[in-house]
Amino acid sequence: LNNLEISGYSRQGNHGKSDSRIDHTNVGSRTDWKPKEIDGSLDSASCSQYNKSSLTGESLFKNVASDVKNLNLTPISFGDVISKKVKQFGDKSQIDDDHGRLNRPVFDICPMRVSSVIKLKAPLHVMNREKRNQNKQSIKGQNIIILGPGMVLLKGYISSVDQINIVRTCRELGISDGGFYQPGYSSGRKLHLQMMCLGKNWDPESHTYTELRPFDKSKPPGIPESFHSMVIKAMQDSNEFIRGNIGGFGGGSDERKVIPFMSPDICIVRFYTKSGRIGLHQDKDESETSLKKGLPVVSFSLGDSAEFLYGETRSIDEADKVTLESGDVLIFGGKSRLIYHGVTSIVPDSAPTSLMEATNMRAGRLNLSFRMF
Ligand SMILES: O=C(O)CCC(=O)C(=O)O
Ligand SMILES: [Fe+2]
Repeated sequence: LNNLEISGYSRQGNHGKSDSRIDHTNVGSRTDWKPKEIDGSLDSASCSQYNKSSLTGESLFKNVASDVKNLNLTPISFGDVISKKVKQFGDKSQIDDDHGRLNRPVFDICPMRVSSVIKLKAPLHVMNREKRNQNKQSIKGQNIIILGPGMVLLKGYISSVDQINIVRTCRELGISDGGFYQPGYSSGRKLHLQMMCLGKNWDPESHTYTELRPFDKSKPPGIPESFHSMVIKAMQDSNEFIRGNIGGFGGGSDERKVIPFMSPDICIVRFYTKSGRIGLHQDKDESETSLKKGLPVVSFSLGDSAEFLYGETRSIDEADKVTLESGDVLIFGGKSRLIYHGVTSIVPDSAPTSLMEATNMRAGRLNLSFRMF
């Protein structure tokens, strides 16, 4: 068994606080798992789906309502999704499909540009930072960091053009059937992000994968071929680097560091607004075989940067931190497959201006995490 696996969830580092987060850890008890409230407040450190403020009863619902409002849900603006009818509900829009299935508010990650808004040129320090990042990207192979056995970070791996295409594709998928929604629990609590699944649906409350999304019976769109190839290439490039590195150090063939190969059939797409976050958790809802083989999670970051924590326990204090920037690819498989990980914060205004201008993506971070069931 993987040496990172720790059973149960009242474990070290949790300091008796609530476990309210996207919890991928409790395979044995997933159906009865609910976010807990301690002293009327949710732990925003280890369990960071929710606002830091005390969330109880009415205040919780107000909070959720204001979160939804802050997300500024906008009507579908493209003519190519004409099979949907858009209804206005205050500042929300809802889609009715031709089969009259349950509506969901539409979350558009690239809302229509308002032509009357005058865009100011990005400040000098922002332009300089982007220049530095672009330079990094051009030094091929020099920006691969081995974070642990089976865990690598490919800095600036996704080209600017590919980043734009990924954002545009996610935008289209996100406003269509099976697109973005704000996940929540039956208690009424909502997670601090927007999510959609490709391939199979993953349900954050039951921790299960299904063919259809339970709340609206929509079928998740397939993983686009271009995404699939990028994932395969990222794994190949990582292993080439890992093997080269092992040889270079004369350390023999340390195959433990190599990432097992997979062909992704699931992609969880999340959009974090500036207050978005996700508590430390393990990804372990995939099949036993997949987990046993250590088939990796391959994660793409786009837009604003994220402060990403990872470690062998759920303790925030013991976790290491790395900043995931737009274009970075993080892979954790093999011995690191069950690593605890989470996002503590989104760095405001850190997205490449060129990406934002080309796509009109709203402020925030897009994350795509691929895996194989
Ligand atoms: O946004 C991230 O980088 C982490 C996402 C994640 O943990 C997941 O999709 O399971
Ligand atoms: Fe995860």
